[in-house]
Amino acid sequence: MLLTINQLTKQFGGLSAVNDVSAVIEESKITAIIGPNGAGKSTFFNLISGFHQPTSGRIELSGQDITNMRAEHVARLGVGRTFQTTHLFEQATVLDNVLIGHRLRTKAGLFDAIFRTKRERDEKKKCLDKALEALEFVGLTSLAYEQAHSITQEQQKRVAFALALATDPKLVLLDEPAAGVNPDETEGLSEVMKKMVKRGKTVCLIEHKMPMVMSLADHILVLNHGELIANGTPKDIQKNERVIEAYLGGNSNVSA
Ligand SMILES: Nc1ncnc2c1ncn2[C@@H]1O[C@H](COP(=O)(O)OP(=O)(O)OP(=O)(O)O)[C@@H](O)[C@H]1O
Repeated sequence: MLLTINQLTKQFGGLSAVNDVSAVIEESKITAIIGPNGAGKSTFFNLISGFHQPTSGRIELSGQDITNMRAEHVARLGVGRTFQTTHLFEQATVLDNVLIGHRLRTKAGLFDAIFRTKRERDEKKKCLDKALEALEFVGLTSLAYEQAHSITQEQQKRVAFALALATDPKLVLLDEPAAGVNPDETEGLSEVMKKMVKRGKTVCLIEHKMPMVMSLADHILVLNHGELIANGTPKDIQKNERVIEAYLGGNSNVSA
């Protein structure tokens, strides 16, 4: 297992946003996390990626305990992520946005930057190569020198993917990668996620778009009120009574 989660709980005051969740994320697979609004999906991501510390429970990445590690440390161990909204520097180019993201994750410090040490120059070159490689991977090479404000929502999602890939993660967490894009574009983004898996990555996404989830995911985890209420293949999930009930209660639709 790439990620093993054991009895994970996060309380905010009296509210259990994630409540006693145990699950695994298998290597080289696409796992989707679904559930009605407020189910605890983003909190779950924040716990895995070290942005929140759990109240109790344990998280292991390839057998290593990462439970109380900070986000930078978890990122260095191979977990990349995107957020529900991508804030780009609008007046900068697409390439510069990716470069800035890469630079924030690399080692050269202020001393190196001021004195332009060899390490700084080497890292700069490495960052440029990595950024161009990431842009090519997500299909944005032709837009590298466009201003970020001029690209579409779908292209912004691709930039977010490129940023998440910056640290060469083993596990990529994508928070609503297809929110706000049309069905054709959703298809294109699904292709990029499949390509990530082909290149040896493990993908875990939170998504509300059921047709996309059902056709893309190998495995689905369903959260409701912080609890894991179902866990299985898309087929299992679509006929699961508790899932149908949770979605009907929220006026959402779980069928593809
Ligand atoms: N930092 C926080 N402080 C207090 N309560 C929080 C915090 N973050 C989340 N919550 C609460 O925890 C619960 C789960 O929220 P979370 O954002 O994880 O759900 P979600 O499934 O991602 O929802 P959505 O699909 O709407 O994004 C909600 O009731 C939310 O109000």
